[in-house]
Amino acid sequence: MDNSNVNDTEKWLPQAEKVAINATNTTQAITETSPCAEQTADKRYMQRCLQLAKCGLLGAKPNPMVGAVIVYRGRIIGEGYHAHYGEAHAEVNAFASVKSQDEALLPQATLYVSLEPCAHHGKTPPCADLIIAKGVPRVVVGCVDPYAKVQGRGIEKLRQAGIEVVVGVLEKACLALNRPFMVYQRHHRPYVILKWAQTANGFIDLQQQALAISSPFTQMLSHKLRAECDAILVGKTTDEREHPELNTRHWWGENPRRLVLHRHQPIDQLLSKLYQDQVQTLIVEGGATVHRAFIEANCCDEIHRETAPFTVNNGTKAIDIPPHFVLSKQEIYDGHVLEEFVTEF
Ligand SMILES: NC(=O)C1=CN([C@@H]2O[C@H](COP(=O)(O)OP(=O)(O)OC[C@H]3O[C@@H](n4cnc5c(N)ncnc54)[C@H](OP(=O)(O)O)[C@@H]3O)[C@@H](O)[C@H]2O)C=CC1
Ligand SMILES: Nc1c(N[C@@H]2O[C@H](COP(=O)(O)O)[C@@H](O)[C@H]2O)[nH]c(=O)[nH]c1=O
Ligand SMILES: [Zn+2]
Repeated sequence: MDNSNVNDTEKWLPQAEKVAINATNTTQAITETSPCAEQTADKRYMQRCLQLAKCGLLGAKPNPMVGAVIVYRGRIIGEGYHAHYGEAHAEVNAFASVKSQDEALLPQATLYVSLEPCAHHGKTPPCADLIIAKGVPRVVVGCVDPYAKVQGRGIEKLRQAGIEVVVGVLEKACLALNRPFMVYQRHHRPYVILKWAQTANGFIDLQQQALAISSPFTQMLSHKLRAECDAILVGKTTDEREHPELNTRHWWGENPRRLVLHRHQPIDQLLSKLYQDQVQTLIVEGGATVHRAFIEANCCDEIHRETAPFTVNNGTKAIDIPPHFVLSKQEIYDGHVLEEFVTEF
């Protein structure tokens, strides 16, 4: 990174670290701060990794979003993120961004990365090997990679090479950043989002007939969500009554794969099949019977509920939000309340 950043960086350092850096004015500044200050610095740079990782939102999928930062004495000398599936990982891009005059600092620098460095030959060579080759003595990892070919092997490889590895800084945030990837890798099933729109008194249709509950704007948002999912599913009754298109016509991006539950099929069997088909995210738009089936199978990770500002006399009742879900987001557009609920990770 640009040397002119040094003073800016110091402006937002906590007072204790500023004192440490100014007082020592040597290459040991970071290591001579108290363990507490070092922990604060670790969190701050991990926060930066998370910011960078999010730049991969559109391109990284189905890979996780990952960010990496290289720090020498309180100065960021390299940054990178995983921008495109099949291309360079965050660590590779971070090393590539280091200026030639800063290369010599790597043997005294710390590498921060939001996900454990890979140890396998995938579409690119192992990042753990690159880190070892660059001579970085300290690596701070946000969370372990649950991918079967990694699962701690990257951390082990670095430690075997004599590198100090700290694991679990801002761990919850690092895991939450890639919830679909984590569930897909850990549980060998897609990440499941239940989604519906209901009236103010909790009905999803009008006397068992389809009802337009969303506004044009909230419908557009629901098509955006569809575009972020690999597959979309409705129950047999919904399909027969509505012949839904289940596409992304009010947004852009690819249509998800369209699925209808036509006959009673155990949810876990369906999800195993979808895992084999590399479906990482599944949106289940209803109806209530199918929503209930996913909850009962304990296969639901997120719920999106829209509540309109009007009531109807009768219809199919929406399911209740199960007690182990917590509200993670709420927005209101023209009186329509959009809520997102997630399970504890
Ligand atoms: N406002 C909204 O967001 C939405 C509203 N809707 C509305 O909801 C209504 C339909 O909801 P609902 O009556 O609950 O029906 P569903 O659409 O949930 O379909 C239920 C049927 O799916 C079949 N099915 C297949 N596999 C399974 C399984 N593993 N578990 C349970 N059922 C399975 C069953 O058919 P069988 O018994 O024959 O095996 C079951 O009766 C419609 O009027 C529709 O318009 C629907 C989606 C969203
Ligand atoms: N009526 C209703 C929803 N209904 C859901 O959307 C499906 C119709 O999709 P499409 O044919 O692509 O428009 C329908 O089968 C049901 O799953 N969704 C909502 O967000 N808001 C609404 O008001
Ligand atoms: Zn890698």
